[in-house]
Amino acid sequence: MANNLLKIGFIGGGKMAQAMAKGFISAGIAKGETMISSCHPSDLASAKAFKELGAESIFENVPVVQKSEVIIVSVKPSIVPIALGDIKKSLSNNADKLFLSIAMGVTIKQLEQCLPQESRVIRVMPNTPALVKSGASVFVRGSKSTDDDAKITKKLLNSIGICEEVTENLMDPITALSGSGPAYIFVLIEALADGGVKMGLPRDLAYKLASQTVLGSAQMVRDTDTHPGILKDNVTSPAGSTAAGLHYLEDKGFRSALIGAIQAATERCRQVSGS
Ligand SMILES: NC(=O)C1=CN([C@@H]2O[C@H](COP(=O)(O)OP(=O)(O)OC[C@H]3O[C@@H](n4cnc5c(N)ncnc54)[C@H](O)[C@@H]3O)[C@@H](O)[C@H]2O)C=CC1
Ligand SMILES: O=C(O)[C@@H]1CCC=N1
Repeated sequence: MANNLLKIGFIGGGKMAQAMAKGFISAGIAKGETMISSCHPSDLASAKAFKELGAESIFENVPVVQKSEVIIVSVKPSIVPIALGDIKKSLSNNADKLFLSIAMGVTIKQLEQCLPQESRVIRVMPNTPALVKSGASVFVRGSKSTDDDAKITKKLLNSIGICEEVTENLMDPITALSGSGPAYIFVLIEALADGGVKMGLPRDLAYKLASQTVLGSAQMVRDTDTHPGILKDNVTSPAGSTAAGLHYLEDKGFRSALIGAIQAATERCRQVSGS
């Protein structure tokens, strides 16, 4: 083990865990050999993915906790009580461990109930662009977590993108916006490219232009401190092509569809958390 690096364990080695693990490696905050993951015995693909990173990959949860300082709970929400139940049964004292849960809709209270008393828990919502160190993450402190735990969490999450501390009542709309958001944007990129192809562009060029346009526009909103409406106006010439395109989008309810998506996804998170 590279002993100056935190030992990070993943309970659940699926898509989000792999994105974070790869992001940590590329940020230099972890190495393959400083990480370990568990997954379901049927999930050979996840096991292989972690092994390819140089990490240990096993089918039991308890050794992941025993061998790690920070444990990232990255199973589906319905599996959280089962996976943490394994730990509660076998390990009565976890006081030296920090648990970060990324599970959608699983509250701090539910997490703390699933783990031995005194467990230090932080609830996190990351997103898959963590893979390329452009993630957007938030976190909420649990009742036993310390200032140092918050510092460690910030360090980990800032290494793979941006990170904000928030209050738990914001977690569901955040999950809907930034947690699920990459999926909406991938659909947007796919659809922009499909439109380009329909109008005669080669497929490769259409994807290249669509993805760079989304990336550049996002960077302008983030870096110029200019309202997106003004940036939109700057693209839109009187009687020009953009005005024609925007009219079509408004007519089809583009804004309303996005607002509705955030509402629907928030409501789904609330259903899962039972609130
Ligand atoms: N995929 C995403 O973009 C995001 C996912 N999340 C959250 O991350 C969590 C995982 O999501 P994904 O990675 O997408 O799912 P996934 O299905 O890719 O991964 C789930 C992993 O859990 C493992 N697993 C199943 N049963 C297990 C058990 N009993 N013990 C240990 N491991 C077990 C599976 O083998 C798999 O490796 C979910 O709670 C989700 O809400 C949060 C933010 C974004
Ligand atoms: O779809 C889901 O349930 C998870 C939560 C955020 C992104 N994926």
